[in-house]
Amino acid sequence: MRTVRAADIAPQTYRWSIEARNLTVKAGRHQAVNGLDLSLGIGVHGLLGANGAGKTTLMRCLATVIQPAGGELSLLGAEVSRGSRLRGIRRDLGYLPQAFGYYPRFTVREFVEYVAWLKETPAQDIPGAVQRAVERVGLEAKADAKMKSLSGGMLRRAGIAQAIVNDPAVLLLDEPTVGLDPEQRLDFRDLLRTLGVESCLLVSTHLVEDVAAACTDVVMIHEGRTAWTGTPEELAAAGADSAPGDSPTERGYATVLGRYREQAVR
Ligand SMILES: Nc1ncnc2c1ncn2[C@@H]1O[C@H](COP(=O)(O)OP(=O)(O)OP(=O)(O)O)[C@@H](O)[C@H]1O
Repeated sequence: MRTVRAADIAPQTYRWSIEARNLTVKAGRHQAVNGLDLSLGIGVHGLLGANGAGKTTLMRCLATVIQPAGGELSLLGAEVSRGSRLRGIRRDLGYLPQAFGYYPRFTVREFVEYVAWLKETPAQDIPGAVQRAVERVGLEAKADAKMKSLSGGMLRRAGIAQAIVNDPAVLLLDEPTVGLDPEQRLDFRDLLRTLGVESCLLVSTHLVEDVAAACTDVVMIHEGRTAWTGTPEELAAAGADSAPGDSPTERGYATVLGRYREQAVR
């Protein structure tokens, strides 16, 4: 059962769970996020963009793994900047990186428990929180299997379990459906919709159909800037008949991105 924390019943003093203004973030020496504006509240937000658009770099910055190089960023009303105290924010964040590390000899349960401990979940709540997270990703039968014995899709599900174990107010999932079989992807979309009722979810994906099925809105980025925002329905409606793609949403993606690129070179 979920524990009610002080933060849950405190009055919310911020408008957006994630708010960025003119945000810049470096990946190595490269300015991968380049003056980006973003205002995200409760809901499931799909983050789309071509390879190299800056999605992972943005996710890493929002997860407080790397600091902004410039601009403004607020998470749950707290400003994130050089030297800011991030411990309180991190307690309310969940993050599934594209590639995540783990001890191969840990069982799934130990791995998720470890993250719950890192997130400062009270000790007496950890077993219940872990069991719930593992069940939500459909991995209960493998809860006591070693991480090194899992298939790629199961590993991804364990990664999702660790990201949600603390019932985060902001959940960042970088390509969560990679490796999931079709049945699991459908279950995962249901999970996203459930989580998005109370939390702010940002889901980066190349699978435009996942966005159409599970997201309340879409943020498209290109070369580190916001190229388009709207609902999945608006994205589908934007598609030109001649655009490449097998579905209205895929054609919408190609059309919107193509238009933005044309404008950017003018
Ligand atoms: N360590 C690094 N050093 C230099 N450039 C980097 C580094 N990491 C990423 N980049 C560059 O930053 C840009 C954004 O990369 P990022 O991984 O954020 O994109 P992405 O949208 O997540 O791409 P993909 O869809 O391929 O995962 C790319 O041009 C990439 O080459």
